[in-house]
Amino acid sequence: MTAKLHEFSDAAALADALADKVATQLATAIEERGAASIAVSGGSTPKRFFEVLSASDIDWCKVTVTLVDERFVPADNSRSNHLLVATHLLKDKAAAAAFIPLYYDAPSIAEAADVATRKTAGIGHPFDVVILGMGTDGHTASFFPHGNNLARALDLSGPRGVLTMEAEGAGEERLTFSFSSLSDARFLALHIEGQGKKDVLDKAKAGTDETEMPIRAALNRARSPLEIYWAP
Ligand SMILES: O=C1O[C@H](COP(=O)(O)O)[C@@H](O)[C@H](O)[C@H]1O
Repeated sequence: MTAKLHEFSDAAALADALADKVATQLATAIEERGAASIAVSGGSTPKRFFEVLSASDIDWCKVTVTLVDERFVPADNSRSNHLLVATHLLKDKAAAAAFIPLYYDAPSIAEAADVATRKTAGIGHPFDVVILGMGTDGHTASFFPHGNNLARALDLSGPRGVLTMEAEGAGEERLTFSFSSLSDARFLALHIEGQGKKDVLDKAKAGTDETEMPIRAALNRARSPLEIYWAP
């Protein structure tokens, strides 16, 4: 599948356009199937997009929100993606949405991943919307360069669900949806901002080694076309 680049003059214009597109996708899903699902990324980039989306006038009580990935930390930890989404997305009109976290207070991260897989299985598939981010190391979701579970996570013939990931650049241990869970979303987007990330994207496009830059899997072999939203 090919990737399409949508460029915007600034981050505010990008947030407005992406929120508008996502709201339309969710509204269409509700109209056609009675419910909608969205998996979003954490990090610093999505805050403005979340704020705009939270005010969208759609039937949020029919929307289920989850995360593409999470750190193995509870929701009151400042690095939790759940906390980010609770603070910037699950408010205003979007406060009516259901949220399914990936972190669970289990004896091990492997058991937490199993619980997350079970809890999220009811969302149905494919996701209506998946919004990926990208780190400057070329990771997306928690598909980190040289991650201990990367081959399994990126295997498109592998099962849907949540996996564990450890990598030098990841900080905490991670929970991540598998690539097979994310790559066939009805709307699959990559949201990145800044010239630095554009340079990383261009480097990723110029090579093929997914172990070095896992974002290449999303660029080159996602089941759905990847829509890249970028602003300087
Ligand atoms: O670790 C993470 O980082 C990426 C990118 O974050 P950003 O701060 O550079 O926007 C994010 O997509 C991912 O969900 C998150 O866990």
